[in-house]
Amino acid sequence: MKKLLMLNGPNLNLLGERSPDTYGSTSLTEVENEVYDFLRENGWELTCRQSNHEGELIDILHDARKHFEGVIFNPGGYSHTSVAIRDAIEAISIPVIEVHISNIYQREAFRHQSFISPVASGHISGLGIKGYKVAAFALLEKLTEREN
Ligand SMILES: O=C1C[C@@](O)(C(=O)O)C[C@@H](O)[C@@H]1O
Repeated sequence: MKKLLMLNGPNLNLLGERSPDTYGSTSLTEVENEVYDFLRENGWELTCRQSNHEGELIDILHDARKHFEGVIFNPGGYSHTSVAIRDAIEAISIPVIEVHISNIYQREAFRHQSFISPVASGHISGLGIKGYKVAAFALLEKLTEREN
């Protein structure tokens, strides 16, 4: 079975509790289960990881190239600061779709720049937690197209 990775960065382990007006009240586990079920129905497998540590996220991304066809990635606050995560994405050959639950362009100016977007295959922002499922759908389409 083909596999995707869903990776969440700092503070996203608190999804559901943290600023619910901005990020909603659904927990990360619930979001992961929803994406898992969607992919399963389509014959794909999903592995989910979360880390609050920049270096660990980089290690996970490096390792992902050996085990997964693509990555759904919410880099959280590192989106706006991390050249190292940007370089890790550029270094791996698999497609990475960047997801933000909130619309980062409607928020503080420091969130308007993402270091990740220029190296991501796609960018989703402001669709709420549905963004993860949209990213999963887009990766399925992209990776299936590639086979045909
Ligand atoms: O942690 C997060 C979550 C976020 O990536 C989002 O999903 O909307 C947006 C980031 O600016 C913020 O630091």
